Amino acid sequence: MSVLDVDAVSIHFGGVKALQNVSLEVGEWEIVGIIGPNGAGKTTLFNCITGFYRPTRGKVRYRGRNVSRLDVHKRAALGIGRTFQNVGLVKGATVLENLRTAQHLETEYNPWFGIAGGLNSFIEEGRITRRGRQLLALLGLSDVADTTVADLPYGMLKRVEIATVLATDPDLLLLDEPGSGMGPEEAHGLGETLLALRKQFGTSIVMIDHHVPLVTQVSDYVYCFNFGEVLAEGAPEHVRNHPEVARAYLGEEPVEGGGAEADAGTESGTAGTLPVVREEEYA
Ligand SMILES: Nc1ncnc2c1ncn2[C@@H]1O[C@H](COP(=O)(O)OP(=O)(O)OP(=O)(O)O)[C@@H](O)[C@H]1O
Repeated sequence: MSVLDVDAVSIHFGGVKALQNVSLEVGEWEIVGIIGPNGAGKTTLFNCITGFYRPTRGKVRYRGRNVSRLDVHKRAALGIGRTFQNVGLVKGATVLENLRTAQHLETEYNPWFGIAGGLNSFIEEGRITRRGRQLLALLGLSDVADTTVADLPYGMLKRVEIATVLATDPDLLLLDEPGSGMGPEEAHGLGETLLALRKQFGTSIVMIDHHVPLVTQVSDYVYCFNFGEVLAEGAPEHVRNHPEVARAYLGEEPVEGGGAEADAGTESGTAGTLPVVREEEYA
């Protein structure tokens, strides 16, 4: 049984067909990459999977269960974890405090004991802090555990966000542009980290990113979206070399706003523009 099964999902916003009959599957332990130009429907797909949007048509199944009508928090409780394109962290808190807060969603002690300072809460708080520190070490973030989030560079924030979502023990991890704001070397390091996380936790991952080399490095299977439809799918090499993908996304001709520079943290652009790091720019 697949972990995630998106079955012929469509969603329209007025006249905008953000997704049209999109089907996608994620298997156990699989890393699935999603690429596509700005406005192709990638984040909308994440919003349909996590429950922020209700599809106009089609179904979302998680481990065989139809979750299409479940609220966001219920899907999260089932094990669907997600990071956001614009980092979703408490900026005034430290990195470790963010991880501790995420774990409080699943603490087992009675909150009244926490207020009264009971033994259970003391033990649980210790466990939460230890686990937070372990996750930070895995993500290479130990040195910034006590740094306020607002003081960190953007690329590092994306790593902190991944650590925070991992703290909730997701079974399926949806990463929205984890490599944005990163240079080629940093993005490659992130790829190594994602592969290590999959190995350690057995988490299935769906990752949207414009760094085609990063997507190729980590993904078992890749989908390319264009104008709300799946333009191509298959092994990373197959999709990368697909002529339609080259035309729609990689750009056969220079496109205004394209190249690594445009990818460095920008979210500007319209459908068809090219915010992508090409292979030769990726050490
Ligand atoms: N809530 C909404 N209301 C109206 N239109 C929306 C809404 N959400 C998404 N859209 C539209 O749906 C289309 C797909 O947007 P989406 O954000 O999914 O694209 P994307 O592939 O994630 O782009 P990017 O790479 O820039 O993040 C766009 O035309 C967008 O304007």
